[in-house]
Amino acid sequence: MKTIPVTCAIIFHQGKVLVAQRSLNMDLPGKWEFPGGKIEESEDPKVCLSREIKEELSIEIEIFETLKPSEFTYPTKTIRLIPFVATWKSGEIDLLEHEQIVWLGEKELFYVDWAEADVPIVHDLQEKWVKLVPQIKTAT
Ligand SMILES: Nc1nc2c([nH]c(=O)n2[C@H]2C[C@H](O)[C@@H](COP(=O)(O)OP(=O)(O)OP(=O)(O)O)O2)c(=O)[nH]1
Repeated sequence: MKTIPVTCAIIFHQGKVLVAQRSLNMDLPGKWEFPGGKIEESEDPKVCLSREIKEELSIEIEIFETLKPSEFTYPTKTIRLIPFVATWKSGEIDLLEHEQIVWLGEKELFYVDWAEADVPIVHDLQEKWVKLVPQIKTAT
C-alpha cells in the first residue's frame, strides 16, 4: 500500500495550540487532529499546508520548524503525518470543514480523542513545549 503524505499545522496562539475535531462526514469522524491535508503531486509541503489551512479555517499562518513525522496504518490506508509548528498570522477563523476547534495548553493536550496517527506527535509536542513557546514568541 502506498504511504500518503499528509501535512498538519500545530498553530500556537497566546500560549495554546489549535486542535480541530473532524466532522462526521470526514474520514475518522469525530476524531481530533491538527488541521492540514494530503500533499498533492509534486507540491511543496509548506505550500500544501498554507493552502489547506486557508481552505479549512480561512486564515493565514506563518510556518516554522517541522517536528518528527508519524507513520500510521489505518485499516484502509497508511499515512505519513508531517507536523509543522506555526502561528496564526492573519484572518478570522471560519470553520469550513471541521466540527469544532479548541485551544489547548501544554497540560490539556490529552483531553481530546486524537486520531491515532497524531498520538506520537502530541507526546513529542508536550516534551518540546517548554522549548518551543519562547522560540515562537521571539520569532513573531
Ligand atoms: N489533516 C490531518 N489529517 C490527519 C491527521 N491525523 C490523521 O490521522 N489524519 C488522516 C485523516 C485522513 O485520512 C488523512 C488526511 O486527509 P484529509 O481529509 O485531512 O486531507 P485532504 O483534505 O487533503 O483530503 P481530501 O478530502 O482532499 O481527500 O490523514 C491530522 O492531524 N491532520
